[in-house]
Amino acid sequence: MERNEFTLTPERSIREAFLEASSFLDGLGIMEPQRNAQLLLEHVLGLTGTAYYVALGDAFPEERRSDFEAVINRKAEGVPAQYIIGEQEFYGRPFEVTPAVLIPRPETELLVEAVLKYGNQLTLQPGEKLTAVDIGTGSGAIAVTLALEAKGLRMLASDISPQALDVARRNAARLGAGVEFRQGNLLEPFAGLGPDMIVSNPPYIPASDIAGLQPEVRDHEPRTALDGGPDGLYPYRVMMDQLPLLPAPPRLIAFELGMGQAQDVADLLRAAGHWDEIITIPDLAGIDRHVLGIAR
Ligand SMILES: C[S@@+](CC[C@H](N)C(=O)[O-])C[C@H]1O[C@@H](n2cnc3c(N)ncnc32)[C@H](O)[C@@H]1O
Repeated sequence: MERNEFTLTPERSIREAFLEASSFLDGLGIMEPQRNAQLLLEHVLGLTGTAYYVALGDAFPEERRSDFEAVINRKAEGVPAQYIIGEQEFYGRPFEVTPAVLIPRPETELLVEAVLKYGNQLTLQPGEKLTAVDIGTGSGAIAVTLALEAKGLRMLASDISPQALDVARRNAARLGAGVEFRQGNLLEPFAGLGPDMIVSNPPYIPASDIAGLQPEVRDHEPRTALDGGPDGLYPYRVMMDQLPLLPAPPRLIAFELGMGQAQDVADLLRAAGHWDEIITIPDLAGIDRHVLGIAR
């Protein structure tokens, strides 16, 4: 069935434009229609924060009409607003996102916090500089944030996808973060390096669950960022198997994972036998989301 296109009624106020767009998206069953309509309206009008609310009673500018209609029609196709706008905030900083990268999620900020906290507890020899690697960096959100938050850290990051690495490189340059990027399969690009810390939010959705994901995720975010093999644990197993590529195992390893995977990932870390302490950290919804291995 043909879907109606969104067309804004002439001579509307900004508030009326918001109401028309959100009810159009709502009628199509788009999730969070009001939040999406506001985000896209702010983007098209170049308004942020209180400026948007102050402008609500103003006339909708005619010269922005076709841009607004176009973004609402893209949203109506289920495209995540972050890809339409081209940006997602992470740890208080704006990251460019394209359909080549996963949209960074708020729970991943907790992974960064955990790495900063436990990384700070690692003992350093005088003059020693810690080295960290972020495996499967996507937009570069984790690596760029760690590089900016932990002064003196040597930060490297990898991805299998050259297109994702292009986005990550642009984010590092734009935000002034010193990150060395390498392309390749999980730990392979770091053979011989010997990092003190490994952090990774790898693809962890079991392949057979992908069809049941929300369409916004399933149809628009990159499959390479989602598919973790038959049980979702494939990348963690491969990383454990690849540890002998490094001169020594890292003193801190920190993984993000999916719902119900914490026990299995903790067991994988325990079986590797390199870390005295295995810590599981829940996200804000109470789901065990991060597993860390620490060698004291
Ligand atoms: C879940 S996304 C995480 C992206 C980013 N680190 C974040 O937290 O927003 C997983 C990333 O791993 C990358 N990836 C998938 N398989 C990989 C592999 N075998 N080696 C390296 N990176 C891989 C994907 O391209 C994707 O960018």
